[in-house]
Amino acid sequence: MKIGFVGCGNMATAIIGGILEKGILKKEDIKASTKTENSAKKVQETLGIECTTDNKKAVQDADVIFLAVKPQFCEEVIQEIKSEIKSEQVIISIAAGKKLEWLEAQFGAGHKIIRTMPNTPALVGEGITGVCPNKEVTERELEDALVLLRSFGRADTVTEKILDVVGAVSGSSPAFVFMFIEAMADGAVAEGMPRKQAYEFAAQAVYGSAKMVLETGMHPGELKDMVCSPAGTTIEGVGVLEERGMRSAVSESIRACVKKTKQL
Ligand SMILES: NC(=O)C1=CN([C@@H]2O[C@H](COP(=O)(O)OP(=O)(O)OC[C@H]3O[C@@H](n4cnc5c(N)ncnc54)[C@H](OP(=O)(O)O)[C@@H]3O)[C@@H](O)[C@H]2O)C=CC1
Ligand SMILES: O=C(O)[C@@H]1CCC=N1
Repeated sequence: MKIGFVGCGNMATAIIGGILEKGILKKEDIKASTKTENSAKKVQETLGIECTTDNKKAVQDADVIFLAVKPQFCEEVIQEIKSEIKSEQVIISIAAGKKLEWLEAQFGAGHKIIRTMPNTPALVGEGITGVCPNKEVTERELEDALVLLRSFGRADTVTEKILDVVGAVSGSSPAFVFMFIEAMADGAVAEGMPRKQAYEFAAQAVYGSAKMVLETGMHPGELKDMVCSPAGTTIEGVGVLEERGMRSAVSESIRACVKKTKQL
């Protein structure tokens, strides 16, 4: 399989890094394009793949094409490449908010398009991707796409409406989790822990907690209660988080992401 990436910024770099790390494709099987020479050079240096500023070159021989530019640049990029795209090529869009109907209208009728929403933990093989194909994509092609997307984490089909929610709950949320880790480490540093060690302890606690949710199937509230000893230390911290509105801040931030996605 040969893959072409149109746009190779943070998200595409994470996907390519994850695919190469898993070894399912060779560097020669992946091509990419960026807007500027500087970025193309950086991609070549960091990922060791061919990267050009010629978008057509990135898509010409590809079986699968990733549309990986920001939503506001999708239209101009599609107009540039659409004459090169053949109906047997599978187009995977990772652009937030760009609906299948819109993508179909841009590429023209008869193209196989899969709208997806990945996240940057793909870089370490721990991503999760929401997937929604159009009617031109066969079951076999969808299965092949899922195998590719699962090479850098989990992937599952969702309805197109839910894809916008995926964008928030797993696409954007790594940013919130990084803020949470940074804030916990700041607290630990304030209490005397060396910063590097604080990041390691905070990050491992988040990693292990996430694993418990995924692997035990227990309710997050029950897992929280298991940490809170009666008259203990944790319930004091829980009280502060409740007082400062952590739950509503987090859930409202997810809703703000979905709201913005609908405007893209
Ligand atoms: N970042 C994330 O966590 C996630 C992002 N996404 C989606 O991924 C897409 C990319 O986001 P992200 O990687 O964060 O953005 P970046 O800004 O990091 O990357 C954008 C890339 O697009 C390139 N580009 C811009 N204009 C053109 C053009 N005309 N032709 C070719 N390449 C072009 C840029 O090149 P140059 O550097 O030269 O300007 C850059 O390589 C977005 O649609 C976003 O919604 C989805 C899920 C998660
Ligand atoms: O911030 C963004 O727009 C992209 C989409 C999901 C995560 N990052």
